[in-house]
Amino acid sequence: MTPLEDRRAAADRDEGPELLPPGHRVGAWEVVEPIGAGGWSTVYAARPAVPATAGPARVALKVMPTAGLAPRQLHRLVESARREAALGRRAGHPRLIALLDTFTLTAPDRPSLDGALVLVMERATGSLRDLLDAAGRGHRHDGTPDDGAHPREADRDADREDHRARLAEGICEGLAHLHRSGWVHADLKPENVLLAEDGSVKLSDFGLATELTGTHGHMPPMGTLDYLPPERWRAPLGERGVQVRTTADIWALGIVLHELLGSGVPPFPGATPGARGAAVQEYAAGRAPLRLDPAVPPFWRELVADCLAPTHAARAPHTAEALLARIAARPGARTPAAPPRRGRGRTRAAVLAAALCGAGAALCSDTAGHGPLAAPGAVRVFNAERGCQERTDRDPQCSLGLAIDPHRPYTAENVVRTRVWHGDLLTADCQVPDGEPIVDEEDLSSTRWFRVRLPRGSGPSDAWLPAVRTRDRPELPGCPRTAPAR
Ligand SMILES: Nc1ncnc2c1ncn2[C@@H]1O[C@H](COP(=O)(O)OP(=O)(O)OP(=O)(O)O)[C@@H](O)[C@H]1O
Repeated sequence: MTPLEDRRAAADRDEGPELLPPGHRVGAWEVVEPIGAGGWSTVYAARPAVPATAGPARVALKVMPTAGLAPRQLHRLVESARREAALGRRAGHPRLIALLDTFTLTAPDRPSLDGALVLVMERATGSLRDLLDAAGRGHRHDGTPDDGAHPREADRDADREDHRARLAEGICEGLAHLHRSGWVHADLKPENVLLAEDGSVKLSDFGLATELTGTHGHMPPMGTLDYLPPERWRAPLGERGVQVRTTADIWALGIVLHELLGSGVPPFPGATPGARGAAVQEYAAGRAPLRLDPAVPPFWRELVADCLAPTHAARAPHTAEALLARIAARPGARTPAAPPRRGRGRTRAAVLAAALCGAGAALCSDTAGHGPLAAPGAVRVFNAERGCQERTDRDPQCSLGLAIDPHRPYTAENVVRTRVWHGDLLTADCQVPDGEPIVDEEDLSSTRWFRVRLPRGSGPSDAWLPAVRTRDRPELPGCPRTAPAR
């Protein structure tokens, strides 16, 4: 059973969070169907709830239910969403799945999903795991011709290798960018290597991604056993978790490339992840040689062997950058890595703006400053600080500020005098998708802001509420680009 089939079966037995039905509205998006499941999440294909001319027509929603979790599990989940959002904010790149928005699901009629964390991501068509599984079943699902277009078997194999080499190069490109940006992915595996519509690679799932301080960072003692480097099996668990360095990703890369460029088998034998882990230890202790799949072509065998050097120190010279240069200069490279047909030239900001512009739907063109305004939308103020949610005394410490200009830093100079509190109902008339990024106390982040009306006689007639300060997502047009607070 696939993880998604498991999830469906559990939901049918009422033993897990229910699945959202097609057509269900989640923020500005409408669910199309579930497409995957992880340990803590269900991933859905979704499209804009209101058809838009701008922005992505297809996204993926990663929905992470929080209901019924023990405090420690909840802490882990929030931590994982925090890591995904932090990386999404700081390290955008065409080889990484773009994170477009994060918010909390309000679904009072579905208690198992009410309060779930939602990540809105660009949507891929499948994963490297799907490709390897399909190849293992004897299908050619990797985009290479399989139907006589190449009469010679040798040509077909060369095409297959060339295609897979380009995937390998894409994975390495993504890793090199992450490492340059000071991050370790820490959970690289075929499930987390997604494939875009144009066939390009997109690394995903940054729930364990760790920002480095100097040469290493700390992460929860988690990960996928088959991809853990030998040193992780003995790593001491400190207060901040276990230590992780970029060479952990290089080890995982070695395992992934071995599966991708050989016949799909892992390099360390064993019937279970534990047994394979024991084989890793034997090898790292020098008691067993590295036995690579003979199906892995010579150039890749050498590269995989370098990635699988037994110690951090021996792996350190083989940085993602250095491996990428070797791959690009590989003998017999028939064509340079093809740039993705779409999207490469778009900045993250543009993708983000386009995506969120989609939420403004038909009136999105209004961001240019023209066109009618939609009917006003109600937004209820949300203060993520639990202590403030209970209070009704409008304690100044629990008040929230509204900005004068959503495109300027959200500091005291940029805040109107009127304050708002958790539960206040405001009227918004338009939104901007690309203002200052705001992170709330639960580390949810968004660059979206709503323009809200202020009471008469209190100074300016409107101000700006960061989208993280409400759980509502009214269908509003984009505000004119230079809309000042009036
Ligand atoms: N942006 C996306 N576009 C298309 N499919 C996706 C996307 N993100 C995830 N998926 C699919 O959903 C599946 C579940 O993803 P998720 O990140 O929730 O968990 P996982 O990485 O498989 O497992 P875990 O994180 O629990 O180890 C993935 O294996 C992938 O097939």
